[in-house]
Amino acid sequence: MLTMDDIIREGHPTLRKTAEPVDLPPSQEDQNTLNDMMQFLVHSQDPETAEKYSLRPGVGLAAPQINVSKRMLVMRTTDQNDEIIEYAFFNPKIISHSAETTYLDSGEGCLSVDRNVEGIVPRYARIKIEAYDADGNKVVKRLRGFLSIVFQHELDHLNGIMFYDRIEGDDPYKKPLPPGEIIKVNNDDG
Ligand SMILES: COc1ccccc1NC(=O)N[C@H](C(=O)N(CC(=O)NO)CC1CCCC1)C(C)(C)C
Ligand SMILES: [Zn+2]
Repeated sequence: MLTMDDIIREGHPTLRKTAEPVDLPPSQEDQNTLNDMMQFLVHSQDPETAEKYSLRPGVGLAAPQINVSKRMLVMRTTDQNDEIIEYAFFNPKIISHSAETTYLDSGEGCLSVDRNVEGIVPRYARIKIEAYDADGNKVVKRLRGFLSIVFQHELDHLNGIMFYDRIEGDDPYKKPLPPGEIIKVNNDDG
């Protein structure tokens, strides 16, 4: 089973690489990896197992975080009806998104980051995604809310992006402008 020891931490070069697409239909090895990743989330959400192995309560994991530079990610969380939602995807991508952005008031953390980083992490409020499920079947879904944020956080890991890369350095708590706001651009020739 995967434990925190299998999760690489910031500073490890794999976290800054762009992960390679997975050949489809997926190999048995890639299917096993995706399953191991989902089981990590299941274990991390079970109080006894999480305590026994000191697992942080995970809602998402991307393959580069276990030093597998492949375009695979898993998510496990509850939706607005408190139903458990599990997504295990190969080659996920955002095919369209809202202009509107959203963010977690409490900011974000990461299984690969052992420190608190303050600040707003702007994310698209609603996204339409395309991916291939554990059996290699194409899926198209629309995500919003926390699910949308988790997906975008995990997709960033496939592109070598950490959540704090998206925090505005000069003003970490700067709230993103709502769409349609006039943004003044100085195109002075200076
Ligand atoms: C069961 O646990 C919960 C229940 C209800 C709300 C939140 C959580 N848990 C989390 O947000 N967990 C975070 C998480 O798994 N991630 C995933 C990650 O690091 N992926 O690479 C960070 C989250 C920040 C925003 C989206 C994912 C950590 C970094 C705090 C472990
Ligand atoms: Zn992360």
